[in-house]
Amino acid sequence: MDSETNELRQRQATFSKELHGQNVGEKSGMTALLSKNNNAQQEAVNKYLKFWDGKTDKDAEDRRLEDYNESTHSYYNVVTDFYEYGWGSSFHFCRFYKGENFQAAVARHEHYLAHMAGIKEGDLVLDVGCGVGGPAREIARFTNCNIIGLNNNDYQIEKAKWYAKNSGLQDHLQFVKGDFMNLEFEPNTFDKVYAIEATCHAPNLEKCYNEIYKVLKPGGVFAVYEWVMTDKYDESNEEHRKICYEIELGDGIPKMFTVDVARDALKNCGFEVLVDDDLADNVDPVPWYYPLTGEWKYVQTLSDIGTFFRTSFFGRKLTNLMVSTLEKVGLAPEGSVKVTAALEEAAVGLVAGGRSKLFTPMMLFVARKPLDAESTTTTTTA
Ligand SMILES: CC(C)=CCC[C@@H](C)[C@H]1CC[C@H]2C3=C(CC[C@]12C)[C@@]1(C)CC[C@H](O)C[C@@H]1CC3
Ligand SMILES: C[S@@+](CC[C@H](N)C(=O)[O-])C[C@H]1O[C@@H](n2cnc3c(N)ncnc32)[C@H](O)[C@@H]1O
Repeated sequence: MDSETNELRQRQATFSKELHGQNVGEKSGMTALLSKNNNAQQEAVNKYLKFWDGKTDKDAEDRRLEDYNESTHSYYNVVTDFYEYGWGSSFHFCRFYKGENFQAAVARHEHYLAHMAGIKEGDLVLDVGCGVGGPAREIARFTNCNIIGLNNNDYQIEKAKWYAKNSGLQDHLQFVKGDFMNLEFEPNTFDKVYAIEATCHAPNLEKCYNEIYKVLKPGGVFAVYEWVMTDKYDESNEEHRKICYEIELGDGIPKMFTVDVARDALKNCGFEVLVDDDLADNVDPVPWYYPLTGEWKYVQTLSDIGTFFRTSFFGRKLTNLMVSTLEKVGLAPEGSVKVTAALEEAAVGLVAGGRSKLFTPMMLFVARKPLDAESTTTTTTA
C-alpha cells in the first residue's frame, strides 16, 4: 500500500473512532446518532457536502469525482444511523410481491443475486461495498459460502463485524477496509464477486470493474445491482438533470452514469456479459420506490407499518422535526438536520427517477471472466 493511502486510512480510522466512539455495534439508529461527537459530526457533514454547491457543470462534477473517497466515507459516516433507523441493515432497494413484507422482499432480492451469480457452498466470494453486512449475512446463510466484505467506511466495517459475531456467522464472514478503485487482493482470488448498490459511488466504472475482473478467478462470475440512469435519461433536459442531481447529492454519488456506460465498461474489461436486465422494468403491482412515496395502499403487511411510517413523506417530516429539536437543545450533534435535508433530496429524486423510469437501482448485470483470461490485467487510469 502506498504511503498516501496508508495515511488516508489512518486518518479515516482515527476520525471514525472520534466520531462514533467505541463498541459501535451496541447502538444503532437514533441512539447511535445521539452519542456522536459533536465537533466530529460537523466535520463529517462539511466533508460530505463540501462540493455539493448546486452546480452541475463539468468543473463541479470533476471536483466531486476527485473527492470521491473522502466524500463517500463522510456520507456514510453521517447517514448510516439514519439508514438503520429507517430501513434496516441491508442498504438497498428491492422488488415487492403482493402480500410480501419488506424484510422478506429485501432478503429475496439478495437470494436472487446469489442465485444469478451461481454462488455455491464453499465458494470464496467478495462483497464489494458491503455496508453493515446485511446482504453478506443473508447470502452466507442462503448458500453456505465464505464472504469477504470490502468497505471504505470504518464505522460500517466495525458494525458488520459486530453483527456477524452476534449472528454466529463469523466463520463465514470477514470484513476489511479497502477502496474498490484499487483492490489489494491477489489476482484470480475469488470464485464470485457481487456488488449491491455500491459501485455507483465509483468515479470511473471501468476502472472499478477492471479491479473486480483482476481479482476474479478465470471462469469466475461478477453479479451487480447497479444504479444507472436509463436510456430515457437526457442530460441536456433540465428536469432530468435536476432529478439526477438530487439522486447524486442525497446518496453521496459523485456522478450517476448511464446504463450504456456500465454496459460498455464491463465489455471493455473483457467480461462476457451473461445477463443484462433492468429488474425495475417490470410491471410490478408494488413499485420498488413505494416506501418513499407515502402511499399507504402499497403496504402489504402489518409488520411493514413501522418501517413504512418512517420512510413515508410524513414520517420523514416528523423525523426532521425531531432531529432539529434535539439539535437545538444540544442532544443531537450539530449538522444532523443538514443530513435529514440531504436524505429528503434523495427520497424525492429517487421517487421521481423511479416513476419516470429515468433511473433504476437494480440494473442487473451478470458477467463472467473468460476461462482463458490472462492471469493479470492492465488497469485503466481513473
Ligand atoms: C446510496 C445508495 C447507492 C443506496 C442506498 C439505497 C437506500 C437504502 C437509501 C436511499 C435513500 C435512503 C433514505 C432512507 C433510508 C435508506 C435509503 C432508502 C431514509 C428513509 C432513512 C430515514 C430518514 O428519516 C429518511 C431517509 C430518506 C432516504
Ligand atoms: C448503499 S451502500 C450498500 C451496502 C450493501 N451493499 C447493502 O446492500 O447493504 C453502499 C456501500 O458502498 C460502500 N462504498 C462506497 N464507496 C466505496 C469505495 N470506494 N470502496 C469500497 N466501498 C465503498 C459504502 O461504504 C457502503 O457500504
